[in-house]
Amino acid sequence: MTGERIYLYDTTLRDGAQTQDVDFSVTDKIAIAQDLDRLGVDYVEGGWPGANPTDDQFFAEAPELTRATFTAFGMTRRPGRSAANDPQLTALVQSRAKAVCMVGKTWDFHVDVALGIPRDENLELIRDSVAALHAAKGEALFDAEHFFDGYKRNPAYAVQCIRAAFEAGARWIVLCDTNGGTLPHEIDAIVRAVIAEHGIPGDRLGIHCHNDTENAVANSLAAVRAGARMVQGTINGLGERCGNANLVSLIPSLMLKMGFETGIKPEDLPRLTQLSRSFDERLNRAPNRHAPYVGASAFAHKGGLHVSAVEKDPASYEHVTPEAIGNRRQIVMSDQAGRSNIIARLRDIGLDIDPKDERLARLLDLVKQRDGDGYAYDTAEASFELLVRRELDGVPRFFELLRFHVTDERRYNAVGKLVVESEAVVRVRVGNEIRLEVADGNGPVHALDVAMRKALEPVYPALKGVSLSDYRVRILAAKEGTGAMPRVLIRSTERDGSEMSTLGVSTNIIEASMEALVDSYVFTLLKSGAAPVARSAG
Ligand SMILES: CC(=O)SCCNC(=O)CCNC(=O)[C@H](O)C(C)(C)COP(=O)(O)OP(=O)(O)OC[C@H]1O[C@@H](n2cnc3c(N)ncnc32)[C@H](O)[C@@H]1OP(=O)(O)O
Ligand SMILES: CC(=O)C(=O)O
Repeated sequence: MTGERIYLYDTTLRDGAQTQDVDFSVTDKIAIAQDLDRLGVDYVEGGWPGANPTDDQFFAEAPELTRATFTAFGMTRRPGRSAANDPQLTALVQSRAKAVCMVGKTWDFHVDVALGIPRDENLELIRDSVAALHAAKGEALFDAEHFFDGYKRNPAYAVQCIRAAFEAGARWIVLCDTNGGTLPHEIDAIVRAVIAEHGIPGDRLGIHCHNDTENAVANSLAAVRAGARMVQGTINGLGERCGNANLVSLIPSLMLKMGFETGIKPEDLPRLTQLSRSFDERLNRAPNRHAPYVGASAFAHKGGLHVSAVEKDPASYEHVTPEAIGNRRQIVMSDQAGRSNIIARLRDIGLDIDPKDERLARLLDLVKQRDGDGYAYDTAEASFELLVRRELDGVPRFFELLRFHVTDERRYNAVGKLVVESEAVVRVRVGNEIRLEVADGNGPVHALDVAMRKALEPVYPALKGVSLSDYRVRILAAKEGTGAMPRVLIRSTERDGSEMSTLGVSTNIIEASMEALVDSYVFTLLKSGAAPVARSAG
């Protein structure tokens, strides 16, 4: 464990903005910069002043960061212009950023083809631009674009380029694997050579990796092991093409495994899970449940052998504790489960059962048999709890769904506009009363949900606090085409933000949806402690 300091440089708002499908607003940028500052990253690269109106406005309204250095991005001066006379460099100087990072060419092929200027002239571009921004801002950084590809083809020229930036006063020379094609052993060898053979000290070297061979994180760690002391990356690995090194994976590896200090206090590391998920939320993306460290499945144990050992000591199947990064452990039920899974899940639910209770074996068989029928309980914890409770101690009969039907209509209205509507009719028994309700909806499931709520909410107001937040259909036997078996997973959200998932399986997608809906109503009523309306005899 080294205790040495690694500097974290976030480029989510610049390279992350180069992700296909991502378009930050100024409001997004302000909120993300503040989140990163609170976490404790050292540099927040805000974007490119002068490149687009969003970045111009963002730099004009730059948030006051308390810990991070707010940094602007740009490129070295254009050929044929002096640094003082280049509008792009002027925008960097005039921006409210405290530091400036400039990208410059270090691969001879790019100088020849992309810039089309003599190689010596490119050295002048780098030298002048870094010197000018160093003088104007106090801190200039140099992103050595394509450094690894350049070094592999023409090491002498690539090193001349970074030396020009170094001698002109760049605080950090950031070695970029721009095309993302370099592998960890090459990064290791080249970074070591830059330090040992070419005399650029590691505490002036950064690394910026792209993920085109899915090695961006491994490459960044390799560079750090070889001596680089600054790491660039983005939240959740956003970035051009396949993305950048994911800081959310890098940070815990650097701090928890390699023993480095960063600007993030160890007690703030548990913010990481929330930061990663709220970032996805902001981008309207479903968080990757399999993301290392922070994904919902990162500490979800499914295999029976795993759960058996985790119950004895979680370290048996966990490389770090979930709490260290603000995540949590989950025990999952499925056909891969053993008795240990069932016991652990029952304990989570609040049902203490003697491990020798013979009902456990029955329950396990039932779960496996239902899994074979398509009921994947590993993502539908509320339906699983209802199944268990029905088997063990019963679930109150809050209502009885007697029948339903749905009609869909597609027509052109009087002004020739296409209208698609659904109408649902439900007949439900609550106590002794039969309630018949009709409702329209923008689709059949919506119409059914509205009709069921019309029937149930007057008697069970607790249902008003829950709304449907996600609806997914998965075809279980695709080869049967439209005759295949769909599984419907419904996620519902309560007023306090907590969520529950229920599922239904049937060859009829509406029936599968209704099964999942009914489970969500029953589960809500069970959790709310609602008293079932009794049915009197006679
Ligand atoms: C590796 C990276 O990710 S670097 C960051 C890449 N990010 C972006 O490009 C996003 C923001 N970019 C933009 O908004 C625009 O490209 C701008 C405003 C910067 C420039 O736009 P334009 O002036 O229309 O130029 P355009 O983008 O077409 O081409 C880039 C020009 O810069 C030149 N150039 C490229 N890199 C450098 C450099 N390091 N130093 C100097 N000039 C450079 C190119 O040769 C090209 O010049 P040319 O027009 O004479 O052929
Ligand atoms: C600077 C940068 O984003 C790159 O070279 O990939």
